[in-house]
Amino acid sequence: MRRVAVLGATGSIGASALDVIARHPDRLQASVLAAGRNVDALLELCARHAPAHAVIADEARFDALKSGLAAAGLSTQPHAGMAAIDALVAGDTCDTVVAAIVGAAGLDSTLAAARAGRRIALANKESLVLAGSLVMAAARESGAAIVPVDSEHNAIFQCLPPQDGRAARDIRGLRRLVLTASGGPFRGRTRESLRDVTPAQAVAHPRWSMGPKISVDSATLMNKGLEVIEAHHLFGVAPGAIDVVVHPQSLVHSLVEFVDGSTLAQLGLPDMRTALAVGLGWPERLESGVAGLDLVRQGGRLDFEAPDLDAFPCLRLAFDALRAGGTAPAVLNAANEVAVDAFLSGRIGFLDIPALVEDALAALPAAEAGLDALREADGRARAHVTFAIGRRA
Ligand SMILES: NC(=O)C1=CN([C@@H]2O[C@H](COP(=O)(O)OP(=O)(O)OC[C@H]3O[C@@H](n4cnc5c(N)ncnc54)[C@H](OP(=O)(O)O)[C@@H]3O)[C@@H](O)[C@H]2O)C=CC1
Ligand SMILES: CC(=O)[C@@H](O)[C@H](O)COP(=O)(O)O
Ligand SMILES: [Mn+2]
Repeated sequence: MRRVAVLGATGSIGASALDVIARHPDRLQASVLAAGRNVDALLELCARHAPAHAVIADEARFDALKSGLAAAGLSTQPHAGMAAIDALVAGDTCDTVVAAIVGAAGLDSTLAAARAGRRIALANKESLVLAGSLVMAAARESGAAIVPVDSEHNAIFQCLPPQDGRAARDIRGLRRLVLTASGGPFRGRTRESLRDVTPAQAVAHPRWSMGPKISVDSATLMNKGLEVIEAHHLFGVAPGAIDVVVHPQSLVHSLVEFVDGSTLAQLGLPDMRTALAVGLGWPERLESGVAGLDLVRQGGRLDFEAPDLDAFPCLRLAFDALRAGGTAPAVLNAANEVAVDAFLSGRIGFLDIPALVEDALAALPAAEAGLDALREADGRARAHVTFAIGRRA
C-alpha cells in the first residue's frame, strides 16, 4: 500500500490526484491532506478519504479544522502551519508526496520531501523554477524519485527510459525536447488587442480545467516559460535544446527528438488524471478514469505553429532568465506571482504582467544561487513589483 500525502488537496491537481487514489483502495491510501485556507473543502475531503492527518497552512483556521473534524466524528489528526506540512512529509506518515501547492509556497514541502527520500509526484513547477538545482540535488542525495506530473514533463518522462524510477538525465542521443503549448485563450491575438482583457477571459482555458494562477500563466505563455526551466532541471537539458511549439488541440503533450531523426511523443486526452496515475503508480500503469484517445472523434487533425513572442513576451523572458542563471529564474517567478495576483484582483492590466516581470529582471541582476540567496531574491522581487504596482495606483 502506498501512503500518499496530497499537498494542495483542495485544488485542481489535488482533486485529480484524489480521484485516482480513490480508484485504487487496494494500492493507494491518502494518508495526509494539506490545504492553504479552505477549511470547508478540506473537511469534505477528510470525510471522503479519511486521512490520518489533515493540515491547514493558515494557522488562524486551526480551530475550525479541529472542531470540524470532531463534529464529523473523524479520527483524522488536525495540524496547522507550513512547518507542520514539512514535518509530516519528512516523518513516517507517507511514502509518496503529491506536490501540488501553487507557487513558491510549495518550495519548502517539495524540498522536505526530496530530502526525506519520498517518491514525489511533482506538479508544483515553481519549486523547480525557484530552486531546481537544489531540489534535484537533494533528491539525488536521498534517493527520492521525482516523477513529473506536469503534463508536458510527464509526457517526456514516458518517452525517455526512466532511470531507477527517476526522470532520465544525460540522455545519450537526445537532440532536443519539444514542449507543446495550447496557446491559451488568446492564441492568435495581437499584443495591442490584449490590453483590456479581463481576468475572467484569461482564466477561461480552452482545453484544461486548472486553478486561476496557472490559467493566467497559460494565457501569457509564462506557463510555458516556467516549464522550459522545469524541463531543464528535470532532464538536465540545456536551454538551446528545448523548444516550444503551439498545439491548440492539447492532445500531443510533448515530444522528444533523437539524433537519428526519431521523434517520440505521448498523446492523450487533456485530463490530468493520466499524468497523476503515472506519478502515483509508476512503474505500474494504473486505471485513471480517462478514456482512450480517438483521434477521428477529436477532429481528425493535429495542428502546430510557432509561438508569437511579440504578443506573449513572457516565454522569451523565461528563456532569458534561464540563460542568465543564478537568482534570475527566482526573480522571474516571484515577479510573475505578484503580477498575476494583482491582475486577478483587478489592480493591473494583462499587459502589465510581462512589463513588471521584465522590469524586475532588469532591476535585480542575477547573483549566485544558494538557498538563502534564492529566498532573498524571491523576497526582493516581490517587494520590487509590489512597490511598482503601488506607484501606478
Ligand atoms: N491544474 C493543473 O492542471 C496543473 C497544475 N500544475 C501545477 O500544480 C500546482 C497546483 O495547481 P492547481 O491545482 O491548478 O492550483 P489550485 O489553485 O487549483 O490549487 C492550489 C492548492 O494549493 C493550496 N495552497 C495555496 N497556498 C498554500 C500554502 N501556503 N500552503 C499550503 N497549501 C497552499 C490551495 O489551498 P486552498 O485552496 O485551501 O487555499 C490549493 O489546495 C501549481 O504549481 C501548478 O502550476 C501543473 C500542471 C497542471
Ligand atoms: C495541464 C498542464 O500541464 C498545464 O501546464 C497545461 O500545459 C497548460 O496549458 P498551456 O499549454 O496552455 O500552458
Ligand atoms: Mn503543463
